[in-house]
Amino acid sequence: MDRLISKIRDIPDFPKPGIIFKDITPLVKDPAALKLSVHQLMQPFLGSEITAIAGMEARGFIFGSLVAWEMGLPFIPLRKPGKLPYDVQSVSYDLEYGSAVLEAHIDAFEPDDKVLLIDDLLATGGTAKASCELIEKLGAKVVACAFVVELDFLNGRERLDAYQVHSLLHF
Ligand SMILES: O=P(O)(O)OC[C@H]1O[C@H](OP(=O)(O)OP(=O)(O)O)[C@H](O)[C@@H]1O
Ligand SMILES: Nc1ncnc2[nH]cnc12
Repeated sequence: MDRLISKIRDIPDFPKPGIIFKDITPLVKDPAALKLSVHQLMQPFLGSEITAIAGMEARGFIFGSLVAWEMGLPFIPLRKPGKLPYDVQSVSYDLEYGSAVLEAHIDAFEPDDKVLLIDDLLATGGTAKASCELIEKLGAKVVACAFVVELDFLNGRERLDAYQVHSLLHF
């Protein structure tokens, strides 16, 4: 994991004063580190009941789609508002530095889907909790959530106590 930690860059006061932004661009620029992170994200779920991978725009798309590709499972994008062309279900939520909305197509999931939610980072858990609510509103079941980075001091994990939570790096 030292190899991955060294690829996370701290940017102080972005996007607001007081926030230390964890920049994953050095990690995704390094093919070996990216491959390692994708394999570590999916490792606990190999041979499990998972039938679909969901990821949140935008950084969740990077890791989520690679995990879906590697596991041979469907990838379902949870998008920022106004981007999806068909009928949508929406959720609004707060995150570490603002508030936001996510949307998914009403037919995004199959009724018996068991979903693994993937994102780059767990901070307050607002994004992940809202994503789980969105998936459940659409009739699927969230089994677990997996993150490259978890900011332990923001206790986001507590908001996800109904799910298995897997994080590669803790700060
Ligand atoms: O646990 P939380 O406090 O909700 O914060 C975590 C979320 O914040 C970031 O996304 P952001 O909304 O900045 O969008 P981006 O991926 O488009 O940069 C990150 O990728 C997570 O999705
Ligand atoms: N500190 C942080 N760094 C990167 N992404 C984030 N999303 C929420 N908080 C964040």
